[in-house]
Amino acid sequence: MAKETFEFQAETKQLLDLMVHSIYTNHEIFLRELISNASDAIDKLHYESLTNRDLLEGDTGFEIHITPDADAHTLTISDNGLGMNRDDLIQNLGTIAKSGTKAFLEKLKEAQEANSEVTDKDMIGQFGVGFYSAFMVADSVTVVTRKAGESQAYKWESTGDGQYTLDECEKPKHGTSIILHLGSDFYGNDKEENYTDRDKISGLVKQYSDYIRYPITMDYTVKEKPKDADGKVIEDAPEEEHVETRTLNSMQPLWTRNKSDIKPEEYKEFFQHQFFEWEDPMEIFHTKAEGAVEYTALLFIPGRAPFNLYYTDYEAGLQLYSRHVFIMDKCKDLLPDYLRFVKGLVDSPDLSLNISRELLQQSRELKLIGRNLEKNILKTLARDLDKDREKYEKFWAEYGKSLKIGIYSGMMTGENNVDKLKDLLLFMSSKDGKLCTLKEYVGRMKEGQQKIYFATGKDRAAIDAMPQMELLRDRDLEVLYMLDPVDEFAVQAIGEYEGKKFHSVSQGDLDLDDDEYKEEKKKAEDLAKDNEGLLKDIKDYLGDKVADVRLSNRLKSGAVCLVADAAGPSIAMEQAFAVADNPLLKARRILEINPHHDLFNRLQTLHEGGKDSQGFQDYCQLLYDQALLLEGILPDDPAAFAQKVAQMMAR
Ligand SMILES: Nc1ncnc2c1ncn2[C@@H]1O[C@H](COP(=O)(O)OP(=O)(O)OP(=O)(O)O)[C@@H](O)[C@H]1O
Repeated sequence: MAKETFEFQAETKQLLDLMVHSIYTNHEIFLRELISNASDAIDKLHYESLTNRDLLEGDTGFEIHITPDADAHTLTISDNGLGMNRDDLIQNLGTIAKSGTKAFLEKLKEAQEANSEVTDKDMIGQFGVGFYSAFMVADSVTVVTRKAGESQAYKWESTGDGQYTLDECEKPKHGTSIILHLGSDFYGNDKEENYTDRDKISGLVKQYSDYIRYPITMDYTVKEKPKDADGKVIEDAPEEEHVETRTLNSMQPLWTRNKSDIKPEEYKEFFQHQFFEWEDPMEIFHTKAEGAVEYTALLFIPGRAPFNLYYTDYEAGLQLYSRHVFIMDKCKDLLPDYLRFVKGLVDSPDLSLNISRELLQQSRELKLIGRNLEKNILKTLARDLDKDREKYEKFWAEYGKSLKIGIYSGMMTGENNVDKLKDLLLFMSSKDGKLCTLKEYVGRMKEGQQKIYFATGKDRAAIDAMPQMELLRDRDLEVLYMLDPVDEFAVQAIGEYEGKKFHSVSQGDLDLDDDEYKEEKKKAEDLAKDNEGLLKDIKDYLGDKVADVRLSNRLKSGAVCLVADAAGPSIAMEQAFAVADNPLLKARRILEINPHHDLFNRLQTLHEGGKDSQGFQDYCQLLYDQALLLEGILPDDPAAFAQKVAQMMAR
């Protein structure tokens, strides 16, 4: 095969361009990225060799070897991992398959424009741009690799300018060598960033890659006086040179160490690197368990929710290890979906390495571990809510939605998440604009109050302006604000809390307990009887847009509002379904008119002029459109609405 030239995929080019004309200042992390890739490749071979020992080709000691060459100005990182064949090279080092990379590029641009605090070190690697970071320090990169179990080796070369070449070559050992031809700023003793300097390299390995599970080695030329047969130094002999291979990392995985010996910075560094995060975790769980099943878990709640947490491309799951041997990256079956934001790993000697990953995920041990971890996490969250409200509210702002989704999606999957999660929910209250739990709400309910009132809207101001709120405000009744479309679904799934049912201020009868309300209700019923003809004609004009037209006893100063029948979804839920392209669930809309508003008298007068008169019909339409607007919904025909309002204003 002759040498072939390939073009990088457009996105890769963009990324390479960023690396070459580096906006990154923290170049040194390239080493961490390449070591990490080497370790991943060894992990893969290690795992596969458990069922196919031939792949090891007689080689048993895994190793990552670093060779700085001050004369050739190169730095080589070699591993005896799985290696790559031709297809792998094209696939892995020519394209960026990950959808997150585009988002990375955008985020990076944003950060640059905003001149934000986010440093390059923080961002790089988060979206898997690891290998390309080599171009920050290298003018060109050569990759020589042979896949374990295959005979042909390949050489990949690029200067990072949009093209790369592939050629066949010889490589006796399986695995990969990445040779960096360092740029002139990155070699030479006079340079601050001299990556051919052994002290520099060993320092970086200690700093960033100490816990890598395989030895990271480097050769040192040592000048020593020879020793005699008894091991004693021969003092008068001239010094001799020999090469000594030293291991630079301690190789002890962080999670196997004692909690009390681990410094917060170590957890932080591990979390950021292992899980491509760039902020500190907000919670760390490091547990060792023995008993029915033995395991160590090191879990983190990231400081910030990933932008795609609720999108289908988000991959939840924990890393799995057995006796420190990596099994898989994203095991989804450990934690319930509502904890999808938790990152971390589980290492258990009780997990069998010799069964397929699919079967492993079904295993009894795994389920048991998962249940324990879930309990642990929920207990910690409950403790935070109780003891450190500020911290919990921060958690809530990032992940509250996930718990709320968990409550109602549990209904569909048959898990009962309600009891586990209902006491962890927070809603903003009309009382003080602060977040409160359901327990707090119920604890301060007014005497005789039977229901937990809530209102749905896009923000606090929109809800406060709802005509339906006025009556409750007058009665000093606390209302919970449902500001997120999922809130109402969660509340529906809970149904009732401590025997108190949830009740939307825009749905059904408010059922207040006081005499005044009952009297008002009675009055409205009498008035409705007197105006039966009027209400029927409005309903007839609006047709199937509304299920009913009624006189309101919930409105104070507002003229109209739209409510939903108590049986069936609310209007907000209907809207949420519509957004999700599921128009099946429709609210039964009821138009309520305030009989004490001047507008009502006007309506009566117009009605006397005939139900077919233009004036009456225009009023009916405008009333309905107004009610829609109050719910944040556009009138069906905004132009006609504007036209009618304009005509009336001109009169
Ligand atoms: N030393 C290596 N041995 C074998 N394959 C490698 C090696 N280095 C890189 N690769 C392959 O190239 C791919 C791309 O590497 P890159 O560092 O860009 O991303 P990644 O490692 O997949 O993502 P991340 O950096 O987010 O872990 C890897 O997924 C792997 O398949």
